[in-house]
Amino acid sequence: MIKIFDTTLRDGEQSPGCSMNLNEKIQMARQLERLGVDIIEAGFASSSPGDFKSVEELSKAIKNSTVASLARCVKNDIDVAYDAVKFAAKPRLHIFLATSEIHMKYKLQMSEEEVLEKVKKYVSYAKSKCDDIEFSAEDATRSDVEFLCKVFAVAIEAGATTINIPDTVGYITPNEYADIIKRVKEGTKGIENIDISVHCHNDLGLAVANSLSAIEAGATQVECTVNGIGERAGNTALEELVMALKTRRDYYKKDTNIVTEEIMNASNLLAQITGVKISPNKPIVGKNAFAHESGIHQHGVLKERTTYEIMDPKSIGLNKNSIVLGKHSGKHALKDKLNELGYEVTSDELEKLFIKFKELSDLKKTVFDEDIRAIMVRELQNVEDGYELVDYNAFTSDGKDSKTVIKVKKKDEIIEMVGSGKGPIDAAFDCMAKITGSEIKLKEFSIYSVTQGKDALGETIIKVENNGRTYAGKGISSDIIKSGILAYISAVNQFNGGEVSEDVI
Ligand SMILES: CC(=O)SCCNC(=O)CCNC(=O)[C@H](O)C(C)(C)COP(=O)(O)OP(=O)(O)OC[C@H]1O[C@@H](n2cnc3c(N)ncnc32)[C@H](O)[C@@H]1OP(=O)(O)O
Ligand SMILES: CC(C)C(=O)C(=O)O
Ligand SMILES: [Mg+2]
Repeated sequence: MIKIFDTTLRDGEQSPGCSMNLNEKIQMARQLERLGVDIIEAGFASSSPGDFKSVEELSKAIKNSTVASLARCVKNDIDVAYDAVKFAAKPRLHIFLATSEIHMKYKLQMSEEEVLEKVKKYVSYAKSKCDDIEFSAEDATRSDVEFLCKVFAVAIEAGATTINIPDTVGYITPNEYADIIKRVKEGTKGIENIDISVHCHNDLGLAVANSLSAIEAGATQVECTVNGIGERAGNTALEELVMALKTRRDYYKKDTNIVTEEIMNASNLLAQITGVKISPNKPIVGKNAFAHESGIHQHGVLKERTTYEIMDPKSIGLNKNSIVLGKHSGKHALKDKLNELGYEVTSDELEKLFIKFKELSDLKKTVFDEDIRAIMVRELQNVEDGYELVDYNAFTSDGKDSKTVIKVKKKDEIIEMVGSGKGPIDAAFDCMAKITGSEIKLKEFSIYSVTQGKDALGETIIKVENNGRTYAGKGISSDIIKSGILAYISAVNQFNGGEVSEDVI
């Protein structure tokens, strides 16, 4: 069994912009407990009164997971950390001191002897207060391994029950890390019943790979954070590590206590609390991690999910994968989407719709359900009988009402009208209302750019109400007045498909 030590609330909070207040930390800690993490590092209690309060309150709130506070080899840090975690059902003190030459020389200005002495003194002091002691050799992966073994032996002798070998600056590679762990296991006196922990940073994008390699070499605890947040490039992402172990159980043969179905909840909650968005291609929890856009993949997944999915989305708490329609999609996916939206189509109809779908997907990054409905309305529900834009002219100048002249075709009839309003789109809608003679209430109106650059295509989305029902209309054009008129027509054609208003006749 691999213990999962979550440091989202300590190292994770060291990410710029990821500070959390007390309530947010408690909410997150409760979710971490539901997720089944073995240890929650709640903070660095002596670093500020706010951190002390969070560690203290969290210790009172959490019942199943161990609650840890970080502390330097400083008496006051240890006293304050213990005062905060002493309320926990299972408290832990996490003491650290750097062991690399570079940190000892420039940062701590201590000799190896002084470091050994401090470790002995402060781990013993921590042990006099708390049974569960973790000792971390900061910057372990850039430390001399023989010295590292001596430091760990002293920490174990002084009462440490977990020793941590952090890759503080994300420098090590997987094989080298495995080698350090093996050498520490072989060369440290008293290490037999001690948990060996690893704590990786992602500066070279190797945090998860290094943690997995460490497990193969004998590590029994992995330190990680939800969504991989943490100092600089972040820490080992909990969801990636846990799902790698679960998905490749055949290879690693190790389990964790993580309730993987709670992963999405944890990830979403953290993103919501910190305001830090998850990139779409982030493994496991990114929006695209279980999305399929290309026709060949979609066809495979629709026939048998495992053709292109190595994990079941349900296993991380996602309802299902997503088939995203776009320019690379094929007919199988389009048919599946039509069925999902409640349309049964013949193969002839599908062929016809597919042509329209490809035309649209060349214009749009993503084809949404509403786009498919709009294609259906036009192509299959006899909206050839609806209004079709023939021409338009807009006259607008500052401070005066605008006028828009619209010419439409309905069946074989050409209708032309003038409308006026505050701006050319308002005037166009006035004109279309005259043409259709419908009692239409405009409820929503928005314009988006669907492509980039000076000649960007604008998409107008409107919602109109007619006889108590709401209809959505969309139009796309590089001219926003035209996209507005097309949106209006597409909405109107849904309830007025065919009938020319009597006023117009
Ligand atoms: C790798 C890691 O993630 S370690 C954890 C990093 N997290 C943090 O630093 C967040 C919280 N930190 C803080 O709020 C502050 O740094 C505090 C309150 C802890 C200390 O603040 P200050 O007293 O102003 O010290 P400052 O941060 O400027 O410098 C760090 C001091 O700790 C010393 N120090 C660093 N690590 C250790 C250690 N493990 N044990 C003992 N002393 C240490 C440094 O030598 C330096 O000492 P000096 O002030 O005598 O020169
Ligand atoms: C305090 C230690 C474990 C740490 O965060 C690191 O070395 O990266
Ligand atoms: Mg760290």
